Amino acid sequence: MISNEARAVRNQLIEKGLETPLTENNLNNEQKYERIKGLMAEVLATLGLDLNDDSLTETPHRIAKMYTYEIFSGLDYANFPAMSLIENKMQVEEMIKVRDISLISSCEHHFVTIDGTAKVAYIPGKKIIGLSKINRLVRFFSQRPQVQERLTQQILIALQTLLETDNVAITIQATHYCVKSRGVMDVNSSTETTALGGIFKTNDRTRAEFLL
Ligand SMILES: Nc1nc2c(ncn2[C@@H]2O[C@H](COP(=O)(O)OP(=O)(O)OP(=O)(O)O)[C@@H](O)[C@H]2O)c(=O)[nH]1
Ligand SMILES: [Zn+2]
Repeated sequence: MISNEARAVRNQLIEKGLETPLTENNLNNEQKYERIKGLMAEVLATLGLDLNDDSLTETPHRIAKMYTYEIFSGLDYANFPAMSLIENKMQVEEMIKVRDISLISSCEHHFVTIDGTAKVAYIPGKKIIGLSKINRLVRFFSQRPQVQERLTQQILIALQTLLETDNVAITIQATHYCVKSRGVMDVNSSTETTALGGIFKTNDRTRAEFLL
């Protein structure tokens, strides 16, 4: 079951060309799990690993479970978090900012970890969102194969849709293990991406207050 909120967010992402590239393969989760398990057993065997070893024998199962139900669970809108949105009866007109939201995702180019934090702010119009729901939303879109730029935009569009205001901003600072543990092997660099909507884009003071 996909909630109305999840459907609205998905439609907006598709409309704006920001949905993760997906193709419908008509496999349910159980079928995905079974296929990945079989394919991962082949990968391990191809690497020359002994699948009869008691430490390795369950690895194809573990990876299939992890991909289907854990680190890529955000591909399935049935897992979109329930949102608690309330009316802005308290007439908040100033910025609400949540800092240091933990963010763990996976790089879609190499399938290794992206490890960082997000900062999210909005200026309420008619609606206020339960604070933990912002963290949950960040987590939902992180649990996909990602590039950091798209992840940042997806969170922006999702919050704009749910809060019914353009006045949302997000910044993500993250370390990419595809840069750290392989390839160029730079252990120190991190990447910062920002997506600004509404007044955060047009008003220098608002932008500066957010980036503080
Ligand atoms: N823009 C962007 N690039 C990313 C992200 N995650 C990984 N990359 C980069 O994607 C690029 C893929 O480059 P390729 O040349 O196709 O792959 P590669 O040969 O493995 O590249 P190296 O990492 O340089 O060894 C690399 O430069 C990665 O650092 C991301 O979130 N955003
Ligand atoms: Zn990568």
